Amino acid sequence: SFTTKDVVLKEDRPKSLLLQKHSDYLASYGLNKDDYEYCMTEYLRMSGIYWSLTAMELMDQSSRMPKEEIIEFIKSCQDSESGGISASINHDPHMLYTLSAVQVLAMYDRLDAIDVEGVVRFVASMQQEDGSFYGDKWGEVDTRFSFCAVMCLSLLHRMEDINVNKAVDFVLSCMNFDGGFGSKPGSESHAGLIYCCVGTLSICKRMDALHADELAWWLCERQLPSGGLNGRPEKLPDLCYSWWVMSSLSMLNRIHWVDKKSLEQFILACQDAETGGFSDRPGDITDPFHTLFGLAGLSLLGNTSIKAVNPTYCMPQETIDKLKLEPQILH
Ligand SMILES: COc1ccc(S(=O)(=O)N2Cc3cc(-c4ccc(C=O)o4)ccc3N(Cc3cncn3C)C[C@H]2Cc2ccc(O)cc2)cc1
Ligand SMILES: [Zn+2]
Repeated sequence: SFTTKDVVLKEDRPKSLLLQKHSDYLASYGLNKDDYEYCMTEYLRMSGIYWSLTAMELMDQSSRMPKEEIIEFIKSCQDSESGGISASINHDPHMLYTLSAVQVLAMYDRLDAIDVEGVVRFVASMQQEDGSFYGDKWGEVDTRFSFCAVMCLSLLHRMEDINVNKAVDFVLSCMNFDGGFGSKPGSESHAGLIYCCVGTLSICKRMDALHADELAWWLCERQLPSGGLNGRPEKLPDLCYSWWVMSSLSMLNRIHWVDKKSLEQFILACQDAETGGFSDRPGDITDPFHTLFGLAGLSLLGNTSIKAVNPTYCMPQETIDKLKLEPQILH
């Protein structure tokens, strides 16, 4: 007999949304600078701030975040020479953290706090002849960095500073026969990278090039009997994959292809009623990363106690509206 990897939801799992617990969890995360996990995640601190702030915004609790301290931290992480932004002070600038910083400042409407020309110069300097993007000066190519580049520049209304057609051509060169995408041409389809590639095409308004039905079919096949979604065939379900798959299906206008009720039960089961926050699977340790994607996923499923999230940017819809951005959604 074969065993389909899946989890079993326990009867005593959380069945309602514990908003106050999550707000308290994120408000206190990082207050204790000696906390083990806090110290161990210094290398992704800028992204951690984006995940925490966006989650708080979606719960309408962002007033509990230390706004001025965050803005000062971001200013101190911009590298004057390259223009790029690092995860923490004195770390190397990288596309991942440059994007996270721009997303945070866009939500705070404080893009004036950094050298925008420097950011544009850094992002444009990462584009290669084939249209692909490096993550940093060490030269790793990944479709994740194409998504960082176009999302970051679209938030700054500076898309004309890169070669958009070549950026799209590179992403399309990563499309597989299953309609999905990997990190580079020929790489295996993976839900997280499909989200990055579909998001890139959504921002560049080039979703016409997608094989929408094949791709949506591969995505909804990620759902398991537990209701949870995995990132690739034969893998265990994981809450963050719920976001990558659902946001991609939302951009493809095919979110109705998943079983919303059982997926909502899985997401609610990933909450921790003691500590607050969401984890990757029921019973695991919670973190700000999965807490954002749990809340954003419930928002996409129509939970109105959470503010509307934009599936392409994973930011509050009201921020995208204020910036007058119109990422493409298939009809
Ligand atoms: C705990 O082990 C990891 C492994 C990879 C990473 S990662 O930075 O490469 N990354 C994001 C990520 C973050 C966390 C986390 C813990 C505490 C905080 C504070 O904000 O954030 C946890 C996991 C995680 N992963 C790994 C992962 C997710 N689900 C299962 N796993 C093993 C994703 C990983 C890749 C990534 C995805 C999206 C993104 O925007 C950036 C990076 C981080 C911790
Ligand atoms: Zn995960």
